[in-house]
Amino acid sequence: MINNNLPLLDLHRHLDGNVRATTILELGQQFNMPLPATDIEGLIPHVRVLDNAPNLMAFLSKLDWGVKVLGDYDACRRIAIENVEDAIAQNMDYTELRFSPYYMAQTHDLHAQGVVEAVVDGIKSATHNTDIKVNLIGIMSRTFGVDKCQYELDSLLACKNDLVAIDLAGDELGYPGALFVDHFKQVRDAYLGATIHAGEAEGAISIWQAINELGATRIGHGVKAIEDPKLMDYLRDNRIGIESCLTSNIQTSTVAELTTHPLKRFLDHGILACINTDDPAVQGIELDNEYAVAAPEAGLTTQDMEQAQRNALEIAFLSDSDKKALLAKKAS
Ligand SMILES: O=c1[nH]cnc2c1ncn2[C@@H]1O[C@H](CO)[C@@H](O)[C@H]1O
Ligand SMILES: [Zn+2]
Repeated sequence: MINNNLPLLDLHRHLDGNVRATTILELGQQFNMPLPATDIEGLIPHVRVLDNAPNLMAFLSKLDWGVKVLGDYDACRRIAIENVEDAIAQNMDYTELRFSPYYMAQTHDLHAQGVVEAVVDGIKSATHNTDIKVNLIGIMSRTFGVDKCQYELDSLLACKNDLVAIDLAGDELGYPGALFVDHFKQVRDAYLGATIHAGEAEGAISIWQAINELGATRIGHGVKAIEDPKLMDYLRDNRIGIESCLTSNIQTSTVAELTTHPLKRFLDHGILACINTDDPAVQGIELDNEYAVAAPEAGLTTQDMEQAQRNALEIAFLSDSDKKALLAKKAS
């Protein structure tokens, strides 16, 4: 259950993993793209995880149509705007939306930097005169390899004032973090934060690497930390946040069942873990479901969920004064 006296945050939410099926259909028509179906019913199985995927990469393939239909910069702007609308519909006070500009640019040969600018513009116009605060996290999609990630990073760093952090996502097993040490040096030199998908497909060693070699202060998923007691202590003692995504972890077959998900144990250990969605449209869930259904199934009590809400605020890429303002807004 969500405590309405505390700010509601979603810190791990892929903007390009949250393209509405209706928008995919419309954009497909607009750009004369042959889609696998001409109506929503037919399209859904291609863009949503209906049965759990056998592994991460099978899950991620369901995101592809959402970016294949991005035929111009306006389409990128549109999905950014719709992402803000979706977050507002969930009554969020603050969210960090992440996106991979090369992934979005690839199909129609757009310039990655143009995509970043379109997303930034969409977020600014959609949040204007609203109650929600949104920050952006740039993603390097490791699946495309080291050089493409550098190209992607260049496009993001060109707009660094409109971003709060950089993430590394995609094929964790095929492209280990060790390949991206130089990229994250540039991220730190640009004074951007670093949150990294780690310990999802690969083990605890990948989380250690993200912290020690890439400078991550937050970890996306981090499921495998549970296998390493020293790492559990380290995460707690160094206030490294864990962005948990409960339903996602089931759908990627990272965790077999919610009842065995480690989030409850992270919280009991005093780790700054929180509740997030990941790729809502692809997953067919929203943040309210994660609090109302998934978290209780994972054994979280009402107090645990409150703690998760507080942890999200604590680890958010926000200034202390912004955090205080969010708290005050809800308390009043
Ligand atoms: O759960 C996840 N684990 C790893 N990578 C992910 C996940 N969800 C999305 N992406 C990746 O993020 C980029 C788009 O924002 C893409 O690279 C997509 O594959
Ligand atoms: Zn993710």
